[in-house]
Amino acid sequence: MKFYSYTDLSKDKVEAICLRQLEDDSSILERVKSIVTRVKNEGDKALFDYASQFDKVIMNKLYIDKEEIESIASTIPADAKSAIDTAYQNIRTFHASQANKEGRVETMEGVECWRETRAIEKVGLYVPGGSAVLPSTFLMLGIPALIAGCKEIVVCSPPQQDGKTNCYVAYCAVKLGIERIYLIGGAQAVAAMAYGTESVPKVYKIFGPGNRYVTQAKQLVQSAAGTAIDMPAGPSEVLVLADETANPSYVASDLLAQAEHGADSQAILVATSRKIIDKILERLEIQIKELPRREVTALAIANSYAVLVENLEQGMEFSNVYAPEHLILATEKFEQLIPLITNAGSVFLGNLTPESAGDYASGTNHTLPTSGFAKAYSGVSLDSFVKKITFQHISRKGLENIGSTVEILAAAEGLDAHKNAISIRLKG
Ligand SMILES: NC(=O)c1ccc[n+]([C@@H]2O[C@H](COP(=O)([O-])OP(=O)(O)OC[C@H]3O[C@@H](n4cnc5c(N)ncnc54)[C@H](O)[C@@H]3O)[C@@H](O)[C@H]2O)c1
Ligand SMILES: N[C@H](CO)Cc1c[nH]c[nH+]1
Ligand SMILES: [Zn+2]
Repeated sequence: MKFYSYTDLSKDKVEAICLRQLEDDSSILERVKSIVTRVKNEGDKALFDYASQFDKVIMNKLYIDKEEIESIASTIPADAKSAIDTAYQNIRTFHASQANKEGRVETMEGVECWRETRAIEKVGLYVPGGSAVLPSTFLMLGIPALIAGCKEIVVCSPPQQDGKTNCYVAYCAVKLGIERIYLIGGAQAVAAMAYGTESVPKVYKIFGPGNRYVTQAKQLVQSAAGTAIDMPAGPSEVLVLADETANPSYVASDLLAQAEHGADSQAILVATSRKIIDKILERLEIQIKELPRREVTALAIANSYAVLVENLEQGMEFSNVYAPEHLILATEKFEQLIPLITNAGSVFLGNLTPESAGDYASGTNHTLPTSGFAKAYSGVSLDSFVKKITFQHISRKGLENIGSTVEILAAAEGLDAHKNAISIRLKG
C-alpha cells in the first residue's frame, strides 16, 4: 500500500491521487462500444455469442422461468434462507420508510401546486455475477422496485458454469415474485435492456452495480439510447478514517472486505498518526493470508494507499475530495464529524459498525456511487424507482392574482403567445 502525508501534498496531487482512472480505461470504452453496437444490431444472436466468449457457457436459452427458478431455489440451505429472510425484512422496512407523501401547497391564493409520485413502469435490474454472485444486490434493487410499484421488472445476471444461476439468487427471485431471470452478464446485458432484443424487453431505466464493463455500458446507453440509469456504481471502494480510538484489527478487516471485491477496488486508510497506520497494516498483512480471495485482494491493496493527516478534521477534508462510496469513521468522535461530511455514498459510524452490515442486511442500500460520483449522486433508494410529477390548479381568484406577473415576464422574454394564454383568460 502506498503512503502519503497530507500536509506534503499539493492541491493538484490530492486531486490526482483521488482519481480512480485506471490505465486501460480508454480500451474498456472501445470494447464496450463494440459490444453495445453488436447487441443493438444483432439482438439475441450477439447475446449467445458473448455468453460463450466472456462467460464461457454455451446457452440454448437466455433465461430461466418460474418453474426452474423455484426448483433451483428449493435447494437453498436453511440458514441462508433465513439470513435472506432477515435481510429482506430490514431492507424492506428501511425503504418503505422512504415513501413520504407530500402535501398540496398554495403559493398564492387560488394557485395550488403539488407533486405526485408514479413508479417507473419498466425497470431493468443488473445482479452482478462475475467474480462473485451477489444475491444481496438482487434484494437491494428488487425490494425498492416492488415497493415503488414498478410494473415490469427485468432482471439480468451472468450465467454460471452450469448455464443457470445459483440457489441464493433464485430464492431472492421467489421472495420478490420475479418469474424470469435473464442469464446475461456484462455490457451485453445492459445493451439488451436498453435496446431490447427478441428475448429481452427494453426498459426505461437500468439499475445495478457491476464491473467496469457494466458501468461503462450504463453510461454509454444513457447517452446513446436515452435509457436512464441509477448512477455509475462501479468497483467497490472504502475510505476508513481512523484515530487512536480505532481498533486496528477491525479497520484492517474493513479495508480487506472491500478490497476482496476485485483487483480494481480501492481501500483507502486515512489516519491521524503513523503509529496507527503501521498497526492497521500489520493486522492487514496477517488477515489477508487467511482469505480465500487473497490474490485478488492483494491486487486491490496494491492499488490502494494510506494518508497521514494531522487531525480528524483534516482527514474529513481529504475524504470529501475523494468522495468515497463507503466512508467508515473508525473513531469514538464520529458524532462531531457528521456535519463535516459533504461527499460520501454511505457512512458507517464508530468501531462496531462494519461496512459489511450495510452490504447485506442493516437496511440501507448497497448500490452506491463510486469513482468520485458521490460528489453529485445518491445511492439507490425508493426515490430511484419513481418519478415525481408536478401538478397545479389555478382558480379564477388565482388567475387574477398571478396573471400580471406572468404577462410581464412573458413580455420581457418577447414571448407574446405565452402572455396571451393569460390575457385571454383574464378577459374571458
Ligand atoms: N458500487 C456498488 O454499489 C457495487 C455493489 C456491488 C458490487 N460492486 C462491484 O461490482 C463488480 C462486480 O464485478 P464482477 O466482474 O464480479 O461481475 P459483473 O457481473 O459486473 O461482470 C461480469 C461480466 O463481465 C463481463 N466481462 C468479463 N470480462 C470481460 C471482458 N474482458 N470483456 C468484456 N466483458 C467482460 C462478462 O460478460 C461477465 O458476465 C465488482 O467490481 C464490485 O466491486 C459495486
Ligand atoms: N460492497 C458492495 C458495494 O460496493 C456490495 C456488496 C455485495 N456483496 C458484498 N458487498
Ligand atoms: Zn462489499
